[in-house]
Amino acid sequence: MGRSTDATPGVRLVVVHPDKQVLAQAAAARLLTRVLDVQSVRSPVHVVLTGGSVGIATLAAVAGSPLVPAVDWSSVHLWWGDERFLPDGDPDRNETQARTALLDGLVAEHGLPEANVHPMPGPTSVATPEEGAAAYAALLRAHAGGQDDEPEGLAVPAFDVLLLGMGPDGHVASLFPGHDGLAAQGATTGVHGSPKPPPERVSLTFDAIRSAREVWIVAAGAEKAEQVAAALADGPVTEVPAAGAVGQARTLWLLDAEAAGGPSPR
Ligand SMILES: O=C(O)[C@H](O)[C@@H](O)[C@H](O)[C@H](O)COP(=O)(O)O
Repeated sequence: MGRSTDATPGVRLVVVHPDKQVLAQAAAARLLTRVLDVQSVRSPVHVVLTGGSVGIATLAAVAGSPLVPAVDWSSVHLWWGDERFLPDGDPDRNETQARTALLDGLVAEHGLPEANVHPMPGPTSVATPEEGAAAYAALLRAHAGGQDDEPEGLAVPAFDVLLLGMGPDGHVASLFPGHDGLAAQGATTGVHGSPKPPPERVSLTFDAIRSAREVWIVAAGAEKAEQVAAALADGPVTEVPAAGAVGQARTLWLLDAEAAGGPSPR
């Protein structure tokens, strides 16, 4: 059980777990519960996945949960917050890692339609990150239109949960400090010159991220502590992009003790 701090009541919640493994297990339990809760009132459910070690560990923990069969996966749509511009099947694609950790099993055994899995395009199907971004924006547009609280002027589905990892530099999705992508318009952007390899990527924009009902940032490790603190102090988004990742109804920071900058609460 983690320590909770209601930093901004009803808007931002910070939860600290003892270590990365417990964080991933708890994030998985929350995610399954959130999907079940949403499914009890509406359908479909839209979830945005993230790469990164905590994000993928969370998906692996979902795969190991006894609650997996409780979800009606036929009405869950899975999207990505960003993708490395690499060929289909590349082990460094966020999609490939998510499929291995969870999605292949959901499709094979739990009724998740392959058509509900929406990876960001890479060089297998498009020539440039910009083309990939445009194609993904079109796909998002095609799935928008069903919910009352969808963002005006931004043609994306109302994301029920949008998961993000955070880099030690404070980046979220592929929105890096000081980069042009921070100011990109529309739902998606092509990214060049990423400081973290590979240099080319496709990412959701801040507008798309901020349109989500709930944004959950998962982060572990002492190397994240400084930027976690800066983001929670509402530092400038140009320097701490994570500070700009805010959900419409709730922003949830799911941290391990090291990322929270303190000793384990256990
Ligand atoms: O596209 C990427 O390179 C990753 O998705 C990246 O954005 C990751 O989510 C964060 O750097 C957090 O990663 P860790 O959880 O491994 O620290």
